[in-house]
Amino acid sequence: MSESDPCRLYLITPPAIPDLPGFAESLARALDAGDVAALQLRLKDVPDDAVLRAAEALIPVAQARDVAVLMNDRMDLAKRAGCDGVHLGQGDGDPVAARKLLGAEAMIGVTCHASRHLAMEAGEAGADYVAFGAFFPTGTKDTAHVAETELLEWWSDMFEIPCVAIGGITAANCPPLVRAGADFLAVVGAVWNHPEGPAAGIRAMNAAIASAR
Ligand SMILES: Cc1ncc(COP(=O)(O)OP(=O)(O)O)c(N)n1
Ligand SMILES: Cc1nc(C(=O)O)sc1CCOP(=O)(O)O
Ligand SMILES: [Mg+2]
Repeated sequence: MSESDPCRLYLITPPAIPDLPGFAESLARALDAGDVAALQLRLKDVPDDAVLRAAEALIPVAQARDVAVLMNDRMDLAKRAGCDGVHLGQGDGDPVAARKLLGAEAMIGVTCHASRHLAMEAGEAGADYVAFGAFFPTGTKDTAHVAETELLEWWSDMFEIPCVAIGGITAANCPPLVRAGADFLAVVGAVWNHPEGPAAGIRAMNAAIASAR
């Protein structure tokens, strides 16, 4: 991920994957439908062995298509599963410890809500990207913070570390985020809940990103 690249899509899995083989197939079709920079494995309230089984099935699908795979929350599982990196929330551990565990090449992202302070702190701790949100209401997660597009403008004017926008992002509402300087748009519902299926969701998001530039 590099700051000078155009805005790209960052796909996050649904919080539960009841049919892993079916989901792996659906993921493959979605990734074949258009550009995706990274995939985050974000399974919630699931035992570690189920997360590792999901990683084992999904990492080859993503990596075969040059899509980096990040584990949500857990640097230890990122290491055990052979992920390309980890996404850390504010309660998920220290980016410095993640770097030590996962190595210099690992991609480490940090949730910064709508806080300039948290983002600067994450940058100083060696984060490869900072994530701001939620930009819009979302049914995927209960969110306690609201981020504004000015935050993306400020961050991208001030710093070279890429920034990710997250929270309720769709093809319809994403153009201002792209124009404000988001390097990545992280989405769950816009893809997995798209009425015509995930591949159509990827196509719609990429078309909206391209037309916003
Ligand atoms: C790219 C990206 N940004 C933010 C989050 C949210 O992380 P966190 O605050 O730890 O919340 P959970 O995802 O763990 O519910 C994210 N996962 N990815
Ligand atoms: C996982 C997550 N984190 C958020 C934050 O604001 O930090 S919002 C969010 C949910 C993203 O899903 P959707 O694209 O369906 O809104
Ligand atoms: Mg987390």
